[in-house]
Amino acid sequence: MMNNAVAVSCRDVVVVRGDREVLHGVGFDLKAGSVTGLLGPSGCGKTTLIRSIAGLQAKVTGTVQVLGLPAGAPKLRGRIGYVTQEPSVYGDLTVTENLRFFAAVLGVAAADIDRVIDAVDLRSHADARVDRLSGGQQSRASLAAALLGEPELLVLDEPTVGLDPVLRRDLWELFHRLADGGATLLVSSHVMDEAARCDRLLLMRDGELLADDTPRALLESAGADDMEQAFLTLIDRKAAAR
Ligand SMILES: Nc1ncnc2c1ncn2[C@@H]1O[C@H](COP(=O)(O)OP(=O)(O)OP(=O)(O)O)[C@@H](O)[C@H]1O
Repeated sequence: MMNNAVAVSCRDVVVVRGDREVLHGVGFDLKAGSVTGLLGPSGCGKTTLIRSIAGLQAKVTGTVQVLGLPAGAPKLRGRIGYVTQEPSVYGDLTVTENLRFFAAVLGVAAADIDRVIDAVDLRSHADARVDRLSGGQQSRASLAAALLGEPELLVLDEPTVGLDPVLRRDLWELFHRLADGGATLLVSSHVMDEAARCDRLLLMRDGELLADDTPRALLESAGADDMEQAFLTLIDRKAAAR
């Protein structure tokens, strides 16, 4: 359900980590009800950008507006779901116990727990301790926690790493169902073949945006058959323009 409302708006975003500038003036909008892929090689700044949107990153300058408020505004709590690369659930609790805990913290009705367990396909492991789950199951448990309360914005840092192709497909279908229901999703990945599954793509390299377009338009403008090739073409063009 893509509409014209803007869920996230970034302008001239610069971030310093340690003594290095790692984002060098990034700008883009995320339309409400869309799935945007944030793609780029390891270390290019995807996590830093996601943390800036989630309001957790220090030393951010420029503008980061989220759901009409400055990133990090207290009123955004509960309206954003953020899944980090590390599992954010407790290993010594079961999946259901974790979700009960997070539902209580968020003030979400316990009835929502069943919905999110089914959404991430963990019904058969609902009563298993998280530290006895596989890596992919643990990341799905973290995703389930982020889905509690139906947040309007979901920022997901490499949610499909370590998942088999069937689960990856199922998760992308889930992302689109959530977007059809009005949620806005920003999903990072360094796997270029996930690009085709997104409504729009942000291609990053070395702390800069190389492109902000639909997958089809990106392939066409690069004259490429696949996203890997398109990415390389864009890098070459940028280098030639310097
Ligand atoms: N805590 C930190 N202190 C200083 N520099 C950091 C810190 N964390 C990350 N960086 C640097 O910031 C840059 C961007 O890192 P970031 O984690 O945002 O990249 P990424 O694209 O998410 O990488 P990956 O795909 O490997 O997760 C990197 O050069 C990294 O070395």
